[in-house]
Amino acid sequence: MSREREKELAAWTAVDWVKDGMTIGLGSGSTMNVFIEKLGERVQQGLSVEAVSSSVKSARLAEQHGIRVRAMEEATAVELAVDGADEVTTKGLLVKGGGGSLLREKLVLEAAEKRLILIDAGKYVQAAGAFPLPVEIVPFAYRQTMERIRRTGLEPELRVRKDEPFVTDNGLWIVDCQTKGVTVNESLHEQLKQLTGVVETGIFAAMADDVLIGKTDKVEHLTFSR
Ligand SMILES: O=C(CO)[C@H](O)[C@H](O)COP(=O)(O)O
Repeated sequence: MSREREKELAAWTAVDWVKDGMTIGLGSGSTMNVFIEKLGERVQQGLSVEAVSSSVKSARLAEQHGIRVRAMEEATAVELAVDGADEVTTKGLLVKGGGGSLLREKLVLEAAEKRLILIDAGKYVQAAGAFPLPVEIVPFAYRQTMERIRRTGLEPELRVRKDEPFVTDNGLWIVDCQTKGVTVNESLHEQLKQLTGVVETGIFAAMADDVLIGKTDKVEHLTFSR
């Protein structure tokens, strides 16, 4: 079964978690695109929800599918945040940011009462590190910031699209870091956050309450305590 099909299965199952009257936090990425489209169908059928979004892209898609999107600052409560991930470890640590929306994704997940993460089976790992760790940095003095990151043992590479640095919704840049054996955990996150020029990392510790893993013939549900 393809990864796309596994993502689809997880996303379709997740839509059943959405109840009338909820404000839903929308993550970003291809899995979330499926979720948003499916949620839009439910809204067309009469489900009443509002959303806040972790990216301009997800907000646009949601609006195209008839889902009302509010500014994050206006939301008084986010009952359920749904998002994808690039890696989920057996201990519930997430690596995110493959789509470049990590900072807003973290803000939305942190604001939510319940956090549901959707992945395909290949992303469930014993330990994180195979996926290059995204780190959002300030463009100014980026070479010096990258050098500071390099001193932690990581190997950062500036994310480039169409020969230009990839620019996040926050006007910042992303470096993707080969982990080269460095353990990806909360203490690496804290170490990176102390570096001037680093705004956020793709390490999300204790931010998944529930994970739905799309598999060949079923969706596996894991629960983690914060
Ligand atoms: O963190 C993310 C974007 O910043 C995504 O959730 C992550 O990259 C997974 O994406 P996809 O569902 O396309 O595999």
